[in-house]
Amino acid sequence: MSSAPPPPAIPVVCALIVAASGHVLVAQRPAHKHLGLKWEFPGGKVEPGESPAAAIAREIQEELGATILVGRALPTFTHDYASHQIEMIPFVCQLAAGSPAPHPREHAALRWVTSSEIRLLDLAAADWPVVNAYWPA
Ligand SMILES: Nc1nc2c([nH]c(=O)n2[C@@H]2O[C@H](COP(=O)(O)OP(=O)(O)OP(=O)(O)O)[C@@H](O)[C@H]2O)c(=O)[nH]1
Repeated sequence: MSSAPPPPAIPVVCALIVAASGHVLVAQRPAHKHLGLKWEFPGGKVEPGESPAAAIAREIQEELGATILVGRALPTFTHDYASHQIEMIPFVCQLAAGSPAPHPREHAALRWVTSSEIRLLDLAAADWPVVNAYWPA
């Protein structure tokens, strides 16, 4: 008997929103969600038929009430959590309008960080390759 193939990886977009100072915005997941209280880059799942660039602009508008300019893409990769696999699709972005404010259901807190500060945070496991791609060690 052969086992069923694993479900495909879930495409997830995330934004490294870079300020003029070079600080990057990170957000803390709420306690009740998968990876509760871990820090991550804001973003979320790509909806069917949506391009990754459109998905990240939508997610940031929904989660933070801000409009972004979507810039270059960083390398994509898959990450295996025990319960599911995600395809991470990171973009380097800038704020176009609005001041990011956390949506209470989406994030517990926001923080602007440097490359050394982000390495001290309890990040979601899938975010480390993103950190290392943007700020090579
Ligand atoms: N947004 C985001 N999700 C991440 C990151 N790193 C990471 O492992 N994930 C995982 O990717 C998946 C995306 O989930 P999400 O909860 O942010 O997405 P969403 O808002 O569209 O979904 P939902 O409406 O089902 O809650 C989760 O399994 C989450 O834990 C990251 O940096 N940003």
